[in-house]
Amino acid sequence: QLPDGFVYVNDEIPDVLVELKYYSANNFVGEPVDGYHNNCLILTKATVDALKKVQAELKQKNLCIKVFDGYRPQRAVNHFIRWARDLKDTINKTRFYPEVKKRNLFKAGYISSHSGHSKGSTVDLTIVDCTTKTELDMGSIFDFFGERSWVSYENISEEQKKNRQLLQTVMIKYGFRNYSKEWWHFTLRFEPFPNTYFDFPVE
Ligand SMILES: C[C@@H](N)C(=O)N[C@H](C)C(=O)O
Ligand SMILES: [Zn+2]
Repeated sequence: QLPDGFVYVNDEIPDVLVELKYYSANNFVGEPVDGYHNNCLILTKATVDALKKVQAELKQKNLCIKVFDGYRPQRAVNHFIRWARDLKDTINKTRFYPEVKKRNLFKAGYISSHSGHSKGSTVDLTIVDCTTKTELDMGSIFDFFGERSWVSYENISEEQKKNRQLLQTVMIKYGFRNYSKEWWHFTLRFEPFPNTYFDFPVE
């Protein structure tokens, strides 16, 4: 039973691909994150209504959305905070934050101690080919914390710029605002719970 206003995204848009990175160990922490008990994407209904339009437009080009994170319980954010305090654990530094000191990841804006994700209307996503499920090349992996992930980063190929631009354009068209430091991160404008950080588990 989800709080009023929240839905399971695949009940509403069955063909959205979901790979919640924090449900697995394939993330910057290197282990499953607290509060993720299932690979099921939860968002506010208002957000899903907007995403439905994004998906419909992309499907005209045989493209689909693939989501890496949506609603994120506060206990997951607390796990990130605990992980960040352990400065000796740099197991995934090379892959996810080679140029930023671990102690600066929050200060630099790559992780929040109170995240928009916990309000249920923020989503991390990319675009895939509907047939092959291959991700479009966006010029950096999801959760690469560094300038290469900035929306306006110049030193990537024309193809990568075009793919980023497609994602930015379609998301903004249907009511989202982007985040300049992470090409994959979008928040619904006029989100329904702008002041509430939820903490129910993802299950
Ligand atoms: C951790 C990363 N995926 C993310 O979501 N960063 C933003 C800034 C956040 O924590 O809200
Ligand atoms: Zn995000």
